[in-house]
This record gives sequence, structure tokens and C-alpha cells, in this order.
Amino acid sequence: MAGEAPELSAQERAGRPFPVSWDQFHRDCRALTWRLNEVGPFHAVIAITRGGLVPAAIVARELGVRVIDTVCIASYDHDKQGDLQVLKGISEQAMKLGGGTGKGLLIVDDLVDTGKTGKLVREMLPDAHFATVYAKPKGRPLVDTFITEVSQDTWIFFPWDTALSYHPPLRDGAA
Ligand SMILES: O=P(O)(O)OC[C@H]1O[C@H](OP(=O)(O)OP(=O)(O)O)[C@H](O)[C@@H]1O
Ligand SMILES: Nc1nc2[nH]cnc2c(=O)[nH]1
Ligand SMILES: [Mg+2]
Repeated sequence: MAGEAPELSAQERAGRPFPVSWDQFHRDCRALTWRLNEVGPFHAVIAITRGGLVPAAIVARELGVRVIDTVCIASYDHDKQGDLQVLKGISEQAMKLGGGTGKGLLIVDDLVDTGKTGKLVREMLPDAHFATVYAKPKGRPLVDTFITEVSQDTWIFFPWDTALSYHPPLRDGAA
């Protein structure tokens, strides 16, 4: 409609950048595993792709879990969230390990933001344990275990999405 402000992307709404290095991410995943070790044991890890693949590998290694399955969900096109699409569901084998309800399974994702992705996977596996490395307030109630909460107006930049680049000095107006 004429005169209407253009819709802001999630990243534009999220004023604060929160860049995470590989080192930091690895440390945070290890810290998450310390907490999960108190809750398990788990029969299998279910990674929510794609972001959940990286923490799932680290957590599964630390917990000694060798069965890893994926649930493939697309929702954000870079920083704009659209309708959730389940591109691949949980395998029959993993479903069986969780007794059909997810009991003894560990769902892993990199973060919860609005909670839409987490809610959808929880509906598939209501008795599973859901862990994320980072959580924003809207999604936080959906998560059983997480490490760091960031404000809703933060955008987390993961190391696999970023590269080192020049940053101008603060006095020249850099944020
Ligand atoms: O709580 P929500 O608002 O649903 O957002 C959280 C989801 O968004 C990101 O995934 P994305 O859809 O960007 O896909 P990707 O993991 O393939 O990058 C992130 O990895 C979570 O899965
Ligand atoms: N990289 C990234 N993806 C997201 N998807 C939803 N919220 C975020 C975020 O803060 N960072
Ligand atoms: Mg994701």
C-alpha cells in the first residue's frame, strides 16, 4: 500500500549484532553438554538442520552418542522468516528408539528465536529433551536446556555464516 513502511527483516528489527567465533561456539557447546550429561543418557540425537548440525556433532561426541538423525526444516531465507517447511521428517528408526513419543531422545538446535521451529519439532517428539546453545526470550519457554540467553532484539552471527573482514575504527563512526 502507498505510504506504508516496508516490512523489516528479523535482522533489521534485531539491532544488536552478537558475533560468535568457532572457539566460543565450541566452548558453549561443551558447557551445554555438561548440563545435558546430568539429564541423559540419550538413545539418539536429533539435529534440526541446518544450524543444529554443528552443535549436534559436538554434543554427540561429548556424550558418546553415535546415533544421529536429522529433521530438516526451512523457515528463514537469510533473516526473513516465512512458512515453516518440513523437508525431511524424523526417521522411523529414531522414532522407534524414542518409543514413538521421543522419550530418551535429544533434540539439538543452535538457537530458538520466535520458537516456531522448536514448537514444530516438539509436536513431533513431545517427550524428547530439547536443547539449544542460545535462546531469545520468545522461544525460551520451549527449551529444556540452553546456555546463553540474548535479548530478542539481538541477531546472532554464527561462524559458518561469517568471515573475517575489515572493521573501521570507532572514531570513524563504526558501531
Ligand atoms: O525460533 P525460530 O524463530 O523458529 O528460529 C530459530 C531457527 O532459525 C534458524 O534456522 P533457519 O530457519 O535459519 O535455517 P538453517 O538452520 O538452515 O540456517 C535457527 O537455526 C533455528 O532453527
Ligand atoms: N543466524 C541467525 N539465524 C537466526 N534465525 C532466527 N534468529 C536468528 C539469529 O539471531 N541468527
Ligand atoms: Mg535452523
